[in-house]
Amino acid sequence: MSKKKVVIGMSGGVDSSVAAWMLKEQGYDVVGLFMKNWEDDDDSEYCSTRQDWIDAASVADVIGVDIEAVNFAAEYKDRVFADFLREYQAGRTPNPDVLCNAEIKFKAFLDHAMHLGADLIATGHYARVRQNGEKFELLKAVDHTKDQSYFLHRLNQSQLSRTLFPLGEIPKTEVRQIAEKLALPNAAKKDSTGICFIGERPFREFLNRYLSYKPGPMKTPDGKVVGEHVGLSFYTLGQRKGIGVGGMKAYKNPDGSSDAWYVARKDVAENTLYIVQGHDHPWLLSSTLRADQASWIASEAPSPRALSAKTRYRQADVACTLDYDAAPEGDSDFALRFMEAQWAVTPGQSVVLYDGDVCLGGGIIDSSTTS
Ligand SMILES: Nc1ncnc2c1ncn2[C@@H]1O[C@H](COP(=O)(O)OP(=O)(O)OP(=O)(O)O)[C@@H](O)[C@H]1O
Repeated sequence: MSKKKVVIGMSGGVDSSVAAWMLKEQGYDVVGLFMKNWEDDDDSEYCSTRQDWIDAASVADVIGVDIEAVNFAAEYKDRVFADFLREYQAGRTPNPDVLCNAEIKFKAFLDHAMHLGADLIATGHYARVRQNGEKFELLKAVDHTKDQSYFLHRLNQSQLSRTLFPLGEIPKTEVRQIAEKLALPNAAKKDSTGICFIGERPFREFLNRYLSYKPGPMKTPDGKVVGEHVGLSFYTLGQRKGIGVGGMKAYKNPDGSSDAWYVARKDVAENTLYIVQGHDHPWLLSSTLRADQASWIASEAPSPRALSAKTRYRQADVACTLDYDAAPEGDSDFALRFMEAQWAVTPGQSVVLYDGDVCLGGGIIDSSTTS
C-alpha cells in the first residue's frame, strides 16, 4: 500500500519542525509547506519571514523532507486583515489568529495541499482530533499549559477530518528535547508571540497607519470628564497601561493610597471612553455575555446545559450555563451565564465552550452584563 501523503505547515519554529519529524517517523510521505501571509514592505525590522523560511528549509533538509513556499498574502489581507481593521474601527478587540486558522491555515492552505495531492494536512498546534462514530471532535492538547484549541474552535467537520496534530499527545518539554536530540538548526529558537503580522512592533503605531481615529472624552462612571482619549480603537477593556491618568489622585482609598485606573467601557455612539479605578470595580465584572457568529464543531449547536468556557486564551476554564433563549437581543446567537463573575469580558474576542476536554466551538463576544 502506498504511503499517505501529509502536507505540514512548517513555520521555521520548533513545534512544526518536530511535528514534521514525528510524521515521517510514523511512516507518512511528508511534504513541508511554508506560507508567507504578510508582505514585508517597510516592516522588515519587525518581520522575520526571511529568517523563518531559511529555518524551515534547513530543518526540512535535516529531517529529509521536501519543502515548498506559497504566498497567501492576498488571501490574508482580504479574509483576515480586513476583518481585523473593521473590528478595531468599530471599537472591538478582534482575535485575528482565530480567523487565520479558519480562513488561511485550514482553508487556503488545505485547498492548496489537496491540489498537491495530499491525503491529509498537519500543523504543529497543540490540540487533538478524535473520531467518535461519524463525527470528528476537537480535544485539548494533553499538555494543557500549551493547549491551542481556543484558536482552532472555528474548524468544521470537513477540516478536522483531514487534519493531524502530532503534538497533541506530548508535552512541550518533550518537543524541545526531540529538537535538541535531532540537533535541529532551530532547536533553541524562541517561541513566537503575539499576533503574527504585528510581531514585536509597537501596536498603537501599527494601527495608526490603517485606522482613522477621533479623540474624545475620557469619563468616570459618574460622568466626570477626566481626560481625553486618542481614539476608541486604541484601547481595550481591562487595559491599565497607556491611559495617561497615572498621576490622577481623584479617588483615594481610606488609607490614602489610590488604585490603578482601567478601561471599563467604550461608548462608540458617544465616542466616549469610560475608565474606572480599582481592579475589581463592578464595571469590569460580567456575569453574563452574549455572542454572535457561532461556529460549532459538531455542525449542530450543543444542547443548553452546564459547560465551561474561556473568554480569552490562557484563562482557566470557567463554569457557565449555555442558553439560547437569553440571546435574542440584536444578532446574538447564544448567551452564557457564569457561575462566578468574569473580569474584562471583551467584545470582539472569542468565547470558546468546552465539555471537559472536548472543544465544542464558540462565537464572538458581542456584549456582557454585570447583573
Ligand atoms: N508561516 C507559516 N508557514 C507554514 N505553517 C505555519 C506558518 N505559521 C504557522 N504555521 C503552522 O501553524 C502552527 C501553529 O502556528 P503558531 O504561530 O501558533 O506557531 P507555534 O506554536 O509557535 O509553532 P512553531 O514553533 O511551529 O512556529 C505551526 O506549528 C505551523 O504548523
